Amino acid sequence: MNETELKATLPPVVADRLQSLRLSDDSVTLVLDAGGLDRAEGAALETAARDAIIGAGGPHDVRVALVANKVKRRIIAVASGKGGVGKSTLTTNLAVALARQGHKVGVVDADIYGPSQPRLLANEGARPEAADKKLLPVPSPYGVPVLSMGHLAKPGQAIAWRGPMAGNALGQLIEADWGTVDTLLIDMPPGTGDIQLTMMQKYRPDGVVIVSTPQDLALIDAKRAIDLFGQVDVPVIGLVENMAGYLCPHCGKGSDPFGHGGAEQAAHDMGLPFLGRVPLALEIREKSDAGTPPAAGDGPQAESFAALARQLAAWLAQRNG
Ligand SMILES: Nc1ncnc2c1ncn2[C@@H]1O[C@H](COP(=O)(O)OP(=O)(O)OP(=O)(O)O)[C@@H](O)[C@H]1O
Repeated sequence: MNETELKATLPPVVADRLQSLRLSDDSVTLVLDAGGLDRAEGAALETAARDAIIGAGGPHDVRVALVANKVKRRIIAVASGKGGVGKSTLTTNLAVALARQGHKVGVVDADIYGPSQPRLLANEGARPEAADKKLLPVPSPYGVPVLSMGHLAKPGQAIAWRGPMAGNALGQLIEADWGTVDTLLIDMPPGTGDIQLTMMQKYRPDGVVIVSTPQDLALIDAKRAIDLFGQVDVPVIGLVENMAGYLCPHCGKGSDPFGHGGAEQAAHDMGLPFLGRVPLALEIREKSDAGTPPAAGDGPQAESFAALARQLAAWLAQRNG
């Protein structure tokens, strides 16, 4: 059998991705395009090629090389000037909303001293495996793979790493085998200290989303975070106002416990885009903390995250264009 005859025996799944086939006396070498395939799909393609060659009576020594153009991956940081404003909740729901809109999204939980993504994305207790010295992100039920310090430490164990160790561990999460993921959201630790600055310099994100509540104090902190990203030339994609008005689930009356419109005004004053607001809602807290992010469901909550995801996607499209 010659090369042309052997090629003709390949099934379409293999033939469609064939870049070259070389036959020698006792072996055959195939180069296959594995672009867009994850690790398991790549392995399945390799098996299909090997089975087809051997099944057709070709040499048993089948060498398969999978080649893929490097995925152009965008890194987006989600940050806040102070803790507790809903940065982790927003990261999770934004990731889920983007995934629902067809993007290949992953989440890195950089909040090394208080990781919450494993709980929010319902894969607490899972351990990442490693291949070729790289960590493999942990899948979640929402199509968003995630890596967190919470996956590396024993459940409930406090992580008391010192700066450099924490930095190295974080590097392993960001430089993991993210496969086909094209957008990586980083849930940043709260605040504007040295850790954040060093991290920004080392793993320079393409852009940052700043989360704030409408309160004055939170906004002052948000401005500090914006300054920090300005120092390292990371563009601010825009501001999100979280916990922006409370709709009482009992009487249906709206109120503004943290004020209203503060973040939009602050964004306007600083000449930054305002991406939108997410209301303060018991459902958001309960569902997020239970590992069932509201962005995965339907209704107004899901829609507010979907709207933010569309804005982020538009920014990414413009960047990629
Ligand atoms: N829009 C919202 N409505 C109701 N509860 C919310 C909302 N956003 C966040 N929360 C709740 O507020 C708490 C703090 O949120 P979260 O952990 O996301 O904040 P954070 O800024 O990441 O905090 P940390 O600084 O600890 O990392 C959580 O219990 C979360 O469920």
